[in-house]
Amino acid sequence: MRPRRSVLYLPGANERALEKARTLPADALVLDLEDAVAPDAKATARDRVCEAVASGAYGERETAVRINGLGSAWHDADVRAVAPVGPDAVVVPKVGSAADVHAVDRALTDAGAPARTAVWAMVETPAAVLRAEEIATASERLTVLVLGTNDLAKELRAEFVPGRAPLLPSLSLCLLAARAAGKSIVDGVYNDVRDAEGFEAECVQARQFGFDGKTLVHPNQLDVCNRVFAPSEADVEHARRVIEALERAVADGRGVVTVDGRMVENLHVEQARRVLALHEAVTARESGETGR
Ligand SMILES: CC(C)(COP(=O)(O)OP(=O)(O)OC[C@H]1O[C@@H](n2cnc3c(N)ncnc32)[C@H](O)[C@@H]1OP(=O)(O)O)[C@@H](O)C(=O)NCCC(=O)NCCSC(=O)C[C@H](O)C(=O)O
Ligand SMILES: [Mg+2]
Repeated sequence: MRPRRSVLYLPGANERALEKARTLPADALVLDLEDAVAPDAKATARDRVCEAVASGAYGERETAVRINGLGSAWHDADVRAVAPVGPDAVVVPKVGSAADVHAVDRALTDAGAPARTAVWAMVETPAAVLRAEEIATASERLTVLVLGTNDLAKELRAEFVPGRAPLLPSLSLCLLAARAAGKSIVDGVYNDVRDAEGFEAECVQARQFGFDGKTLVHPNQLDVCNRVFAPSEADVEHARRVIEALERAVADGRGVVTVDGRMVENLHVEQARRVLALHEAVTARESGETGR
């Protein structure tokens, strides 16, 4: 299991951010060539990002590059430059349909991307939300849906409010699509980098919905995000008790039991095993075993 609790964007033209990310406790990095890079800096950013990925400087952090969108002036050159470098993933902004995913998949293959380079599709337009299922199932290469809640709110003409009521139908549709297709899904960014309380509340909401993690814009969002999306000690202890209780029940010829007064069946054991697997993956990563 690969934890994707924290997925930090950094502007591809920002040398300091590219350097700093080598030591930050992010599960994944997205080196951005799209909206965080001014048109005049696109070529420089592309060179810097390709060099940074090729250097292997980010260790076990999953390293992705967000290219410019299909139809933009920079898309083809981004694909040609990024594909042979073989990042863990290429993030495609403003995907509109399965045909867009197919086009990027083909272009990456033609440009020499290794099979292990995944496609992460950004869902950030109303059309994409309505086609989330076809996008999520479009290709084997596609492994993650990434919410782009800034663009989505802009297109919906929605306001950002605590609790995100205007966005909840879209978040739900994307989650349904990702889970039905067996793919990962990470939530959008929280723009107010000084609002720690609001940020934590949004992380908790995303975890409760079922997101694997959240995209981030600032290093000061990492610790909270990693904590919220990791199983707590209580979660781990409860998971162990659930597994043990059902094993004992099955040995006694029963398929159902209670733990702390709540019914536990085999499906709860599956959930508990997932909690333990995520806990082990997070522990391995945080213990430095994975190169941090
Ligand atoms: C948001 C920022 C512009 C804030 O920048 P700044 O005020 O300069 O930050 P600080 O001075 O507090 O920075 C402190 C140190 O941390 C480093 N830093 C800052 N941000 C990052 C980062 N993202 N990755 C790595 N390192 C970072 C600074 O260099 C400072 O280091 P030091 O010199 O050691 O003190 C800025 O945080 C930023 O640019 N964030 C990323 C913005 C971005 O990538 N945006 C595009 C993706 S979001 C998006 O598009 C979402 C989606 O498409 C949608 O539609 O929703
Ligand atoms: Mg966007």
